[in-house]
Amino acid sequence: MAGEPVNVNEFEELAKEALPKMNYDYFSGGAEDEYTLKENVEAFKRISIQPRILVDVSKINMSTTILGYKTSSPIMIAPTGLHKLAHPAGEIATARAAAASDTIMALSFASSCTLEEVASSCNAVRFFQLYVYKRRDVSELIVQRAERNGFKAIIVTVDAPRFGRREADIKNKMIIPPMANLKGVISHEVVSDKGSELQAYVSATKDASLSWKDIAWLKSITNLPVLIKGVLTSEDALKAVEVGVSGIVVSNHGARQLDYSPATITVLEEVVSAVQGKIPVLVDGGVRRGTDVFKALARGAQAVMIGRPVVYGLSAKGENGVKTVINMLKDELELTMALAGCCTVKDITRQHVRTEHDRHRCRI
Ligand SMILES: Cc1cc2nc3c(=O)[nH]c(=O)nc-3n(C[C@H](O)[C@H](O)[C@H](O)COP(=O)(O)O)c2cc1C
Ligand SMILES: CC(C)CC(=O)C(=O)O
Repeated sequence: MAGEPVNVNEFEELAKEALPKMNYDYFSGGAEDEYTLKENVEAFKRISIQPRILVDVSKINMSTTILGYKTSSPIMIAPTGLHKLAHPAGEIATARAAAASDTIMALSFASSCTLEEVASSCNAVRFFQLYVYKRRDVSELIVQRAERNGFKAIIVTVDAPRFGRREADIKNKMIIPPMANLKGVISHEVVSDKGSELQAYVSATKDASLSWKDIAWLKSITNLPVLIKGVLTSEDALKAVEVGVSGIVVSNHGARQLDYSPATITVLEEVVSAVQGKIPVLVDGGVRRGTDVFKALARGAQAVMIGRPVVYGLSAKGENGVKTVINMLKDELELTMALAGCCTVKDITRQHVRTEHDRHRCRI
């Protein structure tokens, strides 16, 4: 690519140039036809922003609080696994970039650096993402380590009872890279010599029997707030409130699990209305511009999480790349707020965006 990237999409090109094909395909790929992968991004484009004029926007304040933690903007780092496939410094570089930009980071259960290494290398506010294994004792041990090491919340991912079918990984015979938190705890045996070894490993270890009643178990093994990641319907949002979780992440796992599940921005609002402000609602999937962050906030999200762009920044330029990606999104959000007439995140309302459904209603 000629010159320096000017937006986060351009980091994808740089990542593709920098990485071996197997690694790039793992990061960029989605499930099956990758319909939802495209829709996550496209659905944002179908929402327009309705600016307000003649508002004094000489000072813009993007700061907010998430679960009581102050942060510079409503943008968080989503949990993504295996950062050493992107850069040798792995999640340590990502976490340092999060700290430098005063951004909350969610660390993946499947990280390449241990949670202890990440905790000791930076003072960012960190949440920990959990997968529940058949060996519940493994998950319990890791939750305890996260709690001891200053992580502030557990985000349990519930959209992956089995691993999605990622065809690029199957073709590449994706390997099982070391998952540092599991070293000495459970072995990484190769359980298949066909297709994606990672898929075979994950399917063999994850507990597909995990269900609503197990949230009580999870709450009983930690003092940390528990958030549930992977909610896409109002029915499940209501159940999440009922079982007493502290927050919801509207997510389809970056379209890597169930293809033809809805683009997250299209279902955010039904989840927000079901929850009625009782717990915070976060959203991820396809956020590539500050305008996307603005649209998600207007439709009721408290914050967004960013997956692939962070990994692309890390692949292209290590810690600095992640910092640049976060800062680009923050700068774009700040400009969007100014041009839309919103000085603080609280000023961003439903009336600042118009969906296709709204436009249709206006016509009839
Ligand atoms: C390479 C990659 C690895 C991921 N690993 C995890 C993971 O370990 N745990 C998890 O809950 N979600 C994981 N996700 C999903 C992200 O947390 C997030 O939901 C998704 O990336 C958001 O979409 P975006 O990539 O379009 O921003 C992963 C996503 C990607 C792209
Ligand atoms: C290593 C994997 C289990 C991480 C993941 O959730 C993903 O690739 O989507």
